[in-house]
Amino acid sequence: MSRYAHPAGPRHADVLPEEHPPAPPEDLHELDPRVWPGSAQRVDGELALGGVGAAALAAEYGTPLFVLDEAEFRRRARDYKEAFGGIGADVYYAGKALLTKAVAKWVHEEGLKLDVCSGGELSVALAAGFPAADLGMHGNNKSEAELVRALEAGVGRIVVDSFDEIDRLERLAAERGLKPSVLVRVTTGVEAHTHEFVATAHDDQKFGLALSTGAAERAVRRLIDSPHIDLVGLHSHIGSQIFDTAGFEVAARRVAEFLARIHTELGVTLSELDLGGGLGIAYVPGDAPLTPKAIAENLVSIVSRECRAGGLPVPRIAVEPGRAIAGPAGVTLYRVGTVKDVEGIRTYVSVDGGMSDNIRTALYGAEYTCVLASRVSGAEPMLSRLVGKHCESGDIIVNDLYLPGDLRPGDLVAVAATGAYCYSMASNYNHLPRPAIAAVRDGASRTIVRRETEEDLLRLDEG
Ligand SMILES: Cc1ncc(COP(=O)(O)O)c(C=O)c1O
Ligand SMILES: N[C@@H](CCCC[NH3+])C(=O)O
Repeated sequence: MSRYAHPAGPRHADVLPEEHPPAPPEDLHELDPRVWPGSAQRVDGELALGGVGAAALAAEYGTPLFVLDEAEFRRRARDYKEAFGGIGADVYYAGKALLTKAVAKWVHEEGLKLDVCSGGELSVALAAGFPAADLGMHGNNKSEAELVRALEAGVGRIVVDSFDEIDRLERLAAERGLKPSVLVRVTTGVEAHTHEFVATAHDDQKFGLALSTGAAERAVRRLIDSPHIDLVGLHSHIGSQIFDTAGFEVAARRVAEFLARIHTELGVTLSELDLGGGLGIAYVPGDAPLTPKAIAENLVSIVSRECRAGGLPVPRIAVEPGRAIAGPAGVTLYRVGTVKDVEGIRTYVSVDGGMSDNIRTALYGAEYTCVLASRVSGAEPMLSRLVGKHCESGDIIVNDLYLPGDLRPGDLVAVAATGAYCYSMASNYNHLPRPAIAAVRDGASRTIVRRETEEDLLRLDEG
């Protein structure tokens, strides 16, 4: 299962837990629909995405290449919009998962709002023409410049995360004669069942203001009294890549109870409740993600029940899915460079990217599914590890997998479900230029982000 395979904390490739190798799949070339985008298919043996063959994509754009299935992205956005919009809730796509101008346009066209969490993400959204009123702005340390940009652009919601930020925002709003709409990010003390690095609602971490210590209540009181800030609601996000509803339910109950308490004790009715993102996706066939519909019904019934019990109107709910929309729409194509058999152990297959385009395996012990993309082969399965070209032994993309035994340099391999938190967390480690992103749809492809060049890398170097 691809919840996170390894405990938190630094680890070295040599001490990766040596599990028994999983049994090889019956069909090494299968494209499991739980993991691959809807358009993925084999055409004469070759992987095609959005109707475009892997070899043609690699020839046109080079490798490594992020291929984004536009129809899959839009379908997922629409599924959220239908599930939550149908019950009067707002859906903010979390741009941190993947944000480009094209992506922002798709999000807007599908009727979603957009969550940004830095000045850079805000710039991309505004450059794409995204209506500022439909933006939500996050961040545990928004700079003065970022807050000014958000205020001047007219960002619809700012989610405040600290008392320092409240002071800063109040001053900046007062100076400009503005009154921004604000939500308070509340930490509910929920221990989400996910990797420690991506759980965000337990008390001992940097995000939000804790319910348990009274900090959240102090922030609410402070904001209610502010003439320059319009407190409209609360925000809670428990973490990411979550499969069970229990954590969402407890968090929803706790924030709804808090809303009710604010209503009775402070006489203020807050009208919005944002329950964040975090829904997991299938990275490997055994994963069983929740559907947007199931989670929507659950959350709304909990919030409605708590609010009715507290005698207050049900607030407008919002959610912020990122991974669940972008993740399964992306596939990374790599070119195999070397195939090295470490006798008696496994075969190391090195490709032309690695931890600079997918840090998630090294960072969280994330699991991925990978297939030979350029052809099919009748060769016996070979226990492999898909690794990158970085100067780092932990530069692993897929830890344990079976590939055909005749895999050779020049073959293309494809890694599924890389649409979220791969390009957006990419780096230039070892001065590797970041890959292009090509969008595919109905048999055609186009560049939505071009490949970096070495000139791009040198442009910032003043010598
Ligand atoms: C505040 C907030 N909202 C939304 C998200 C999106 O999460 P996910 O991509 O897991 O849906 C995150 C990331 O974890 C987040 O921190
Ligand atoms: N970047 C993480 C998730 C954290 C999301 C932001 N709070 C991942 O790849 O799973």
